[in-house]
Amino acid sequence: MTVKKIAVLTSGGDSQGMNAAVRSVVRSGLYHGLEVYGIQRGFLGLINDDIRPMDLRSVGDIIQRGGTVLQTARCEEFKTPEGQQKALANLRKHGIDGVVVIGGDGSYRGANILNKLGMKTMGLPGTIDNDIPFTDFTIGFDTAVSIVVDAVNKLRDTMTSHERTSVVEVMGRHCGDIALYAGLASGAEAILVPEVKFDLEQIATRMRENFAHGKRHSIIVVAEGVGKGEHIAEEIERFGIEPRVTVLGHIQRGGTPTHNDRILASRLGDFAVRKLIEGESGKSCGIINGEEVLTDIEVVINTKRPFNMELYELAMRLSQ
Ligand SMILES: Nc1ncnc2c1ncn2[C@@H]1O[C@H](COP(=O)(O)OP(=O)(O)O)[C@@H](O)[C@H]1O
Ligand SMILES: O=P(O)(O)OC[C@H]1O[C@](O)(COP(=O)(O)O)[C@@H](O)[C@@H]1O
Ligand SMILES: [Mg+2]
Repeated sequence: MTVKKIAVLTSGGDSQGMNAAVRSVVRSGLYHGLEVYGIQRGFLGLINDDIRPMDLRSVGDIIQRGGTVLQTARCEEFKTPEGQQKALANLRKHGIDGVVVIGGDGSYRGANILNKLGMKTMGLPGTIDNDIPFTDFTIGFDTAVSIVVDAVNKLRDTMTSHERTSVVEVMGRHCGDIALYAGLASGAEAILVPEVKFDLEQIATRMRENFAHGKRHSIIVVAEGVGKGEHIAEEIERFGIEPRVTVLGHIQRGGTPTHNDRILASRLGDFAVRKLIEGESGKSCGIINGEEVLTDIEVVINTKRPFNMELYELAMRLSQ
């Protein structure tokens, strides 16, 4: 049986491009003759019945905005069977027969539960972390990386003037992708990620040699999954480097999405709707090598995203 009334929610940490994804789900659903609802504040809104009909105009003027007009939440109650039953009852009350969950790995676990409870559910990877496998990129990652690269450009100016080392702490929870991509794109001398072992003494020695051979700055990008930038700076000081620390924090999660994120979000939102109409459920929508790819959410949440060692080694070779 195909769906007639679908709902969309955004959950977990917000990410740039979530609005473009919501717009795509809503307008694609309406285009195909469905009724479309918006759920406010993720799974919390499902439990609290914060659900409203969406029309073409309700998603106007948002493609270029960061954040999410549907707002988001981290909702502990949805992890309990009672919370899940409340959520399901509210969906049934509105006659909703399909849900699109836009969020990260945690939200995917919630989507998996909705699917198991008999609700047709699709997952869209919306997180700056890029920690969801079976898609080349998650919605928001490209923008977050651009923000980090822009920040490192600025830091590099002042580090060069003073011949200093900068430690830049970036987000990514347990995933080093923001550090890796931003590190490569900004020419960082060291990229510390949870996926690769590192030796701070070796790094400090290389930096001292670099300075001795005429380099005028050093950039160390640290993924938060490795530890606090402040702590890395304290450790490295023991080896004769005196770095300055910058924690980029939530700056990385705001601002206008890049065209890459807007296009990814627009494609994935439309893909999710088409697949729901075809009767699919419990699937994650991704884009791999330019092609739409559907994967069981169950498989996605039980697979660790592979780390791109080739890019890491390239970054290290080029930052001599
Ligand atoms: N194991 C789980 N079972 C049910 N719901 C979950 C589970 N894990 C996470 N969620 C829901 O997804 C929300 C977002 O997860 P979180 O990990 O905070 O962010 P993200 O989806 O961005 O990774 C949680 O607050 C909770 O409501
Ligand atoms: O929003 P909070 O609670 O400050 O959490 C910060 C975390 O959220 C993120 O920005 C995004 O992670 P999620 O997509 O898993 O929510 C992480 O990079 C970071 O560790
Ligand atoms: Mg997450």
